[in-house]
Amino acid sequence: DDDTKKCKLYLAKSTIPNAGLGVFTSINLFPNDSIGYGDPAIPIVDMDFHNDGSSSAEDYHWLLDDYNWKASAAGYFMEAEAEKTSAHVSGMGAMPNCHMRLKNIVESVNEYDTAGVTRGDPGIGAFTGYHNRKTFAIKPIEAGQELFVDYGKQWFLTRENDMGLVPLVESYPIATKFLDHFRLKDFLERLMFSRESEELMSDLWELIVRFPYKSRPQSALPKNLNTAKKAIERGIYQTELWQSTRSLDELERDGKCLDNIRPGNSTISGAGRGAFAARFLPKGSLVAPAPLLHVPDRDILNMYADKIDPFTQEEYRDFSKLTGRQLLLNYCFGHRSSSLLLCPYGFQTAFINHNGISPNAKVIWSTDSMYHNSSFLEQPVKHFDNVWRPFLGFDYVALRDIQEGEEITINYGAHWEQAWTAHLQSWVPPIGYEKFVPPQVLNADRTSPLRTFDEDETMYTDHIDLYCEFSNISIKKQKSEWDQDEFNTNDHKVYRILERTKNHEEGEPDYYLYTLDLLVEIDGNAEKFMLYTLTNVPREAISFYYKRYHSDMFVSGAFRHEMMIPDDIFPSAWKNIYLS
Ligand SMILES: C[S@@+](CC[C@H](N)C(=O)[O-])C[C@H]1O[C@@H](n2cnc3c(N)ncnc32)[C@H](O)[C@@H]1O
Repeated sequence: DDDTKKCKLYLAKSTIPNAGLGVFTSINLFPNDSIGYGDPAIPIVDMDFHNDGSSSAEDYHWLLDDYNWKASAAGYFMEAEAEKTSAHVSGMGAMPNCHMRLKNIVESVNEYDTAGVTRGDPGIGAFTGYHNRKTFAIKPIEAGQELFVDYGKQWFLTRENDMGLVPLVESYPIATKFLDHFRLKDFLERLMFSRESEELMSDLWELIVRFPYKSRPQSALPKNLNTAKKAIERGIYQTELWQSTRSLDELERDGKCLDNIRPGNSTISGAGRGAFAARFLPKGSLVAPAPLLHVPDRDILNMYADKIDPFTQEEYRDFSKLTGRQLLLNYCFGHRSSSLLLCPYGFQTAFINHNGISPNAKVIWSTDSMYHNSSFLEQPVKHFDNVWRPFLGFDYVALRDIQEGEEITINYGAHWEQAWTAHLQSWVPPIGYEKFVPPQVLNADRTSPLRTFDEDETMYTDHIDLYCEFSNISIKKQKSEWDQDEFNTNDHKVYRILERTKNHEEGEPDYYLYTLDLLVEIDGNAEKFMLYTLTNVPREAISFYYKRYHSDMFVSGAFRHEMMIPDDIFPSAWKNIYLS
């Protein structure tokens, strides 16, 4: 019982200077312990293409770039969604800071399913099917410690201008050597007894760490004499570990509980997943905090048709043909009078659904300046163009007592509800939806025979591509039918399944081997292919993927609408447009 009462995960001020908020555990964790609940991931597709830009930082304001993951890190074939896909993983995928040396957690990859909503349902494509990206401890973590992930070295190398010289893993041995080399320990011991010398030493230390020759090892050095002493006694690592911890009192007092809500299939028909109270939440109490990422110009989420330039053969966007909007829109808040969108990345808050009649929660601006800088409510939208960090925060608060297990809902606003009602009336299921089998289902079935091209010319549906994945199994020895030099054992697209043969081994169930025509790139050129025939391919080497722009979220007419910032908290300074 105590277990459900006690908050195990907090959002609080990071222990990394100037890094904003951080995530802390209030219980001891052991390697492989799962932390909190699985995160959803929202695919973001071809942002540069749809914005006619080459880089978000220069051509359009896209703060989410700093918070998104590579599609492959989110998993379940997300790379196949579009040409260039990234994953917005709210919650543990966006909140913990990175510390290359103290990293103590890792996230798994997403699963995909649409919570019982099918292609014939009006809710399809309106929410993400990617969910349950779990977080695990990779080492013992003591209660009170900040949780750190590894964003990868590249993240820091490409952000040197903004972030300065953040120490990398290899910076620490150099910094440690530096401490040893100067025999600072002996030095300090000798100076210990004289107060004056201590001051001198302190000044000297500051001179060393602030010396204007900046390097990454230098920034790995302890920042003041006191911590330098600790580092000499116990090593830099132990010292940093000690510095990255907050007391449980501090967390309870200044932190905000992150694990009050957990995901589950919504009780609302067609809504997908929802958020449920993980413990009793009294009226007026915090349900969950949600830091907000700002998108100053909502139009950057528009998606356009592509056209091919007949002369250069290059693809470009056709401005005149709006084909839809990024799915992210459904996870952001906006207002009819403003181009500004605010996208929460709270833990599990993305799952909170709409109830227009009797919601049990609502959003308010966070009252704590650590989580919300209220001066931004007085700034015009164009001010946000130069703001490259989140400064605003919502609190989801309980409007009445909420029992453990109850679904959390807020009122998304009248505009949202009108749009949803209109969507239900106009919704037409896509052609062939009854026969549609998602690739996840096809991939899960390893025993049923796959149809050959002669049996089914459409290769399952027009939505799906097959790939032969050499990484899945060692079938390299079977590639003797072609020129060894030209063929590579990367994954290849299957042009067609030519033949299927049934095999049987004593005491084993029947299994099938396939003859495939593969499309093999020539000289790594994505435009030029050759056809190769590969025989005796086992089922394990064949995977199904959505064709680009054909997954659930691209279903024609899929619902798109932002949630509404309630009128009573919408700042008039943000009025810059009027959407009818
Ligand atoms: C912020 S998300 C909420 C989480 C979402 N249900 C999921 O599974 O990820 C907003 C989307 O959830 C769905 N949704 C929320 N409330 C709903 C409701 N009352 N009825 C139908 N769909 C709802 C809509 O697809 C909406 O665009």
